[in-house]
Amino acid sequence: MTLLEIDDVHSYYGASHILRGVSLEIEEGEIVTLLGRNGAGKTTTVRSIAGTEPPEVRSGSIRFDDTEITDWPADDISMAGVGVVPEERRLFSELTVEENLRLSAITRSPWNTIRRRIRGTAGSAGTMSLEELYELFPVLEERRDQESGTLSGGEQQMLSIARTLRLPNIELLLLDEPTEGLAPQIVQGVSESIEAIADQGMTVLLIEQNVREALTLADRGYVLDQGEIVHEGTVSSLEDEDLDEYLVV
Ligand SMILES: Nc1ncnc2c1ncn2[C@@H]1O[C@H](COP(=O)(O)OP(=O)(O)OP(=O)(O)O)[C@@H](O)[C@H]1O
Repeated sequence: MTLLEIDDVHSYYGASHILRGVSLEIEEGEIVTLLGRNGAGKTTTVRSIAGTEPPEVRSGSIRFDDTEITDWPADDISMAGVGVVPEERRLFSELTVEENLRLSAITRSPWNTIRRRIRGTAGSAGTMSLEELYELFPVLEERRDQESGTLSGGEQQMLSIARTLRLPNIELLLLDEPTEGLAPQIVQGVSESIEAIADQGMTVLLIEQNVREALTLADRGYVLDQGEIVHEGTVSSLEDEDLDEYLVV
């Protein structure tokens, strides 16, 4: 079943025409990568889908789970099952790892409910429970009482992904350059976590500049350049074709 279907989307920031007819599809259970250099429009694509800091979508359609979500507010899109891990990690740096995880599952509740739940045990309505997440990210369990601002870059990225999975009913995870700025030995750990999440049935759109990271994980990929899809195909086609001018290899 097709989970996400983007058809001929044109997005604008003011007068700037950023996405110029982007179409892509993601089947349930796939890991699909969207590759492209700086400024190609990758983050704009994520924002167009998720409705976070959204550009204006002036034509085209975005369907998730057979429902038209073009121009829906971000909260509604999230409620429908789209989780975003943005490029800049958004953590409460003075709260511990576990407090960040507890908060995430309940941030959409009214304040009095949030207060009650923080005082109680866990807000446990997330896509994954704390226990499931600690199994996927053992390092987060080891550091559960540490302030998140003192975690390493890779650990913060894992926490950022884990927080998104504490939102309810996430079916599609949009990961915007999750390995950016991380040391190579740490990249591997983050990649393994993404793979483990996908193994549990999550559908993933993985935004990357670096081809090597994407190819180890993805089933299929698209290449974006100046707001247009210039190539789509299997992972091996991404390796075979001469796409160097569009990619960081
Ligand atoms: N809020 C905004 N207002 C105006 N222009 C914007 C805005 N956000 C992005 N742009 C422009 O849209 C274009 C695409 O940016 P986008 O962030 O989508 O690229 P990207 O492929 O994600 O790049 P990177 O890999 O550097 O994150 C760029 O030229 C950028 O300057």
